[in-house]
Amino acid sequence: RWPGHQCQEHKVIIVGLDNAGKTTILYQFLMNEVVHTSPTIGSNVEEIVVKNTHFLMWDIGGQESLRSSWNTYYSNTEFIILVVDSIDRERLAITKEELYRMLAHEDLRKAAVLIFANKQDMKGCMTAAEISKYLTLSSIKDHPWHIQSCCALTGEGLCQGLEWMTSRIGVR
Ligand SMILES: Nc1nc2c(ncn2[C@@H]2O[C@H](COP(=O)(O)OP(=O)(O)OP(=O)(O)O)[C@@H](O)[C@H]2O)c(=O)[nH]1
Ligand SMILES: [Mg+2]
Repeated sequence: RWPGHQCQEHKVIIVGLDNAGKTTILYQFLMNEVVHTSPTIGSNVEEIVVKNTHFLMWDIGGQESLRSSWNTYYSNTEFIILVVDSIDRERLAITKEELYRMLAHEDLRKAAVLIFANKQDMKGCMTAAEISKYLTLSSIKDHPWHIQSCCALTGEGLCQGLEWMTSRIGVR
């Protein structure tokens, strides 16, 4: 209908460890409300439209046994949303491993990465700057990336993340 990329659907995968808040974020995007979630087995997929930009977002279960099948979702992915539970210091090392495994994957070589430092409402949580430093984001030169702090329960920070994504479209 429209020339150019306006009506194109941009594929997004939402990844991160179990309990990070991925499904909560997906449904905040879709409905602007907090839905009751249970651990995702497999995936949820929804179309999210932001100012004429259509994203097809795949929210993938993050439990350990499910992580080995994340790669079945990678083909044609334009954006990776990596959700981090900012209170979960113990498992940030595992998130880091998963991040660099993804960035090395052939099917994701053109993907841009948005990192959500989620659960900023929790007392004593890590800041986006701390997470950025721990994940050594500044060393990532072969993928565009952006980190955004957020709280999926209130929706704070989520729009800014989406805005960064829409700003990337057409850059490549
Ligand atoms: N305090 C707080 N809790 C949150 C936030 N975001 C999500 N949660 C809670 O964290 C729990 C896990 O959220 P989910 O969205 O189901 O997590 P998930 O990443 O989809 O987990 P898997 O499907 O198992 O991979 C739920 O109890 C959410 O209500 C947040 O920003 N702050
Ligand atoms: Mg989930």
